Amino acid sequence: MSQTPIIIACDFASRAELEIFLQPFGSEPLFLKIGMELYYKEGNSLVQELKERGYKVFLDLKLHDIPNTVAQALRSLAQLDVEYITVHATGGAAMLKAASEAVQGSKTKLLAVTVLTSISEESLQRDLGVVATLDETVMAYAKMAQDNGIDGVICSPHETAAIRAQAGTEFAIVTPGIRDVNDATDDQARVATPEWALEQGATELVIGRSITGSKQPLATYMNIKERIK
Ligand SMILES: O=c1ccn([C@@H]2O[C@H](COP(=O)(O)O)[C@@H](O)[C@H]2O)c(=O)[nH]1
Repeated sequence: MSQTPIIIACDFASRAELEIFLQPFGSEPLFLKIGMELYYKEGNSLVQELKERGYKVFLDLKLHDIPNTVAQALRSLAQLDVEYITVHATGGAAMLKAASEAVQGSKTKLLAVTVLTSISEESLQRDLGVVATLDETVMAYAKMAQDNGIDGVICSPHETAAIRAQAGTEFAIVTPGIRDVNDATDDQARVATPEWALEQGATELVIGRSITGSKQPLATYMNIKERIK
């Protein structure tokens, strides 16, 4: 099994589109992130099939509700036996604790989304009314997540070194917002290269459109994989 830290964000509209993307990769062992778009269309059967075919799966559903609702949803989702599921840290301490208790006994690890990588500090403060800085906010959410039994966080590479120093080596830090220098940033506000994210202490890198939107997805994936190994 490959040890690459790359997780491919499979933001496709359907199973058919995903299959077209996967075809050139052959038997390459991949870690696939299935998000809302594909999960809402294809459901559990797609996740189960991908697992049966040997892919590692990260189910990025970003659960955010009252503690009981999130816990019940996770009791159901944990039966899928995926590697990671996401919850929003802004659900609060009680929700995070209920979530971590709900997956006890399964192999699934929970990641708390801190501040979405599409949000800038200006937007956080102006639009969401947060008084603290973006770094302070992400650090506080990461600590709340860890204190309540969550296995790791989603943050940008820019907050990663500080979280690594605060949370220690066992805490997972998974970073989207990964772009090569010449890539379009699209809707992401806080981006960095794969190399820099890993230098900061990221455990895994979520890479979507830089690979899935590439003219040669396999070549792009292999290029990044070689560069960071
Ligand atoms: O803060 C977050 C949390 C999750 N994501 C997800 O990661 C990928 C990124 O895709 P790109 O195409 O590489 O921008 C996408 O599936 C998001 O839902 C995130 O970007 N930021």
